Amino acid sequence: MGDQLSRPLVVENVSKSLGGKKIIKNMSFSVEAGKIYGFLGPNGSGKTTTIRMIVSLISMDEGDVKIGGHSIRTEREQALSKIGAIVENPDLYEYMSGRKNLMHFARMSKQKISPERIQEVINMVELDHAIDKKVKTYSLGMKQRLGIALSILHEPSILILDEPTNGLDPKGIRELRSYLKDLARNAGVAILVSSHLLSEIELMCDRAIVIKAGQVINELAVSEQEQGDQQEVAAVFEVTQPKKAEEILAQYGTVRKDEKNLVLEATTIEQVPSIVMALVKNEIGIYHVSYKKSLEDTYHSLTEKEVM
Ligand SMILES: Nc1ncnc2c1ncn2[C@@H]1O[C@H](COP(=O)(O)OP(=O)(O)OP(=O)(O)O)[C@@H](O)[C@H]1O
Repeated sequence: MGDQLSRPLVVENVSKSLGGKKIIKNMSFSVEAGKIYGFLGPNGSGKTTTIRMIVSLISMDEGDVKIGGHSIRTEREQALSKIGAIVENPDLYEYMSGRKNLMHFARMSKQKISPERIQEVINMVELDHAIDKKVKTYSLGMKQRLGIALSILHEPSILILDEPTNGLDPKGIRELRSYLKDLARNAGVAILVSSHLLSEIELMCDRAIVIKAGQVINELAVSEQEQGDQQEVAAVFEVTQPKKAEEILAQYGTVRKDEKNLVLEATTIEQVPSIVMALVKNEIGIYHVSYKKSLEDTYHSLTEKEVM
């Protein structure tokens, strides 16, 4: 049970074919309570299809999704009671106030939602100043906050947002992060945010699940708080004897060639001085060492191949 509470969403070996083509291939990942996850992948990599299966809008061919420990296949209602999601644009009543929209959704909900809970979500998404104004007067960012307020009314343990930053500027994205962060930290909600833009995920998330062609290819820390002293980087070495250097670097992790440089994937900055020492001891000269953030490196290596 402990694991189910700390991992409110678990995706297990999910596969799906559409139009005779396998779109999602044995996909597995899980998210931890209180953290914001980016679900990052190029256009067409399968983010929306995966999310649609998680929220039970479409069926899966194989595998399962557990929400709060409940299977979406066999305990659909219990599982869905723990999810909040905005997959398409939320249906807001433009001519009603934000509060009236919330009250309407509360009445429609299968769970009982108290007036206190309505006020609580208004405060969470920082809409108190405008909640009695008509929704048609709201900015895009405010509408989006109201959409999030609606989707968390029933106190879900996981909130899923499909491309929530569409149309938002960097300031709007940072603001979105700020209240998603409060929601994650204060209410312990796990949040999964899909995007095809690395920059958005970097601004918003603690961790990223990177997908390509319907498969998870990496899961890693994004925010500095998450990384702490162990910031994961790819270290780029320009050296005098690349062949010999490659053998030495290989003792520390996966090495890849990038033109005349050697790239050591997934190392930490703390580890680099001892690696430099090992190279020098083996009489290898070093022209230059630099770092790339692991996420940037992972994502660029896959989108470059994809796009070109
Ligand atoms: N109903 C369908 N029939 C056939 N193929 C489909 C169908 N729906 C989606 N696909 C294909 O599945 C793949 C994944 O689509 P999906 O929308 O899940 O990707 P995505 O990562 O969300 O991309 P985007 O960021 O462009 O929305 C694409 O190649 C798409 O063309």
